[in-house]
Amino acid sequence: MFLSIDRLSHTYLTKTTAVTALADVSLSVEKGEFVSFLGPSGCGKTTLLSIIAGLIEPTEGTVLMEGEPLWTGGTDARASRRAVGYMLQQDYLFPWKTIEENILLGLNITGTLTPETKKRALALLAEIGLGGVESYYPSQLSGGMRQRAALVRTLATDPKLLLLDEPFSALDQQTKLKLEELVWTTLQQYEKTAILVTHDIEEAIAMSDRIFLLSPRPGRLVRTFAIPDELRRCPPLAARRHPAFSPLFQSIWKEMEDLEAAP
Ligand SMILES: Nc1ncnc2c1ncn2[C@@H]1O[C@H](COP(=O)(O)OP(=O)(O)OP(=O)(O)O)[C@@H](O)[C@H]1O
Repeated sequence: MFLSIDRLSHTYLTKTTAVTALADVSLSVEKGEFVSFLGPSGCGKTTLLSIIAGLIEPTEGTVLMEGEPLWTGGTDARASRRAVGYMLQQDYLFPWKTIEENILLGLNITGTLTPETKKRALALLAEIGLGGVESYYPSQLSGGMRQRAALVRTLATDPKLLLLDEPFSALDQQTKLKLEELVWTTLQQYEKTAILVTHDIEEAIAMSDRIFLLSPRPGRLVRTFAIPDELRRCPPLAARRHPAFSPLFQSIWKEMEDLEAAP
């Protein structure tokens, strides 16, 4: 098992309040799988991702990555931070750096910039249709192009796990669909394990092998949906047109409505 999460809970403590963001979440992700955390705003999706990324130490529970505990009694989780690549809603490209400098940033920071890794990153940039923009600055690119550059920066360090925190939500519909297709195809090609955080049911179905549905705060795992093989094998655009898509959408929609209506 690539990632095992067991009885994870997290409470944020401030001077005056205690906010329980996650309660008793257990799940696992296999190597090469693409899973989504789906749930309404505030259900703890980002908290869960931040724990997996080694950025927040959970109040309770364990997370094992390839059998190694991420958090053990106060030790930090540097190993996980090295193994994980993040792609967020905002591209966080540095505006004063060129696209080439931006995509090589992770390699520079981790001390893994070599002629080979640089060549690989530039080849990936060309592969996703951005060959020729190496010397441009982010402000000279469209939002979709910037997110594609962010994807290359994320993949350049060859992370074991990709954490995608609503990376498509700030884009217009057409750009979003194209980028979903590109991310899905690229991750398949490189056989990457990925976790997507989203509140978009269609996106979760189109991209994932499995969907973990979380309840409103505190986030609990209420249901796991395994995407049927015939949908799972389709790239996102084809999956959206598949006859099995709509019935699955309806049943997840219903489940989310029931959750939100629950007292
Ligand atoms: N640093 C913090 N201190 C206190 N409470 C926090 C902190 N970060 C998050 N929370 C609270 O924990 C809960 C879960 O937040 P989280 O950002 O993980 O949810 P989410 O599902 O990702 O939400 P969204 O979809 O809106 O981004 C929310 O009620 C939020 O207000």
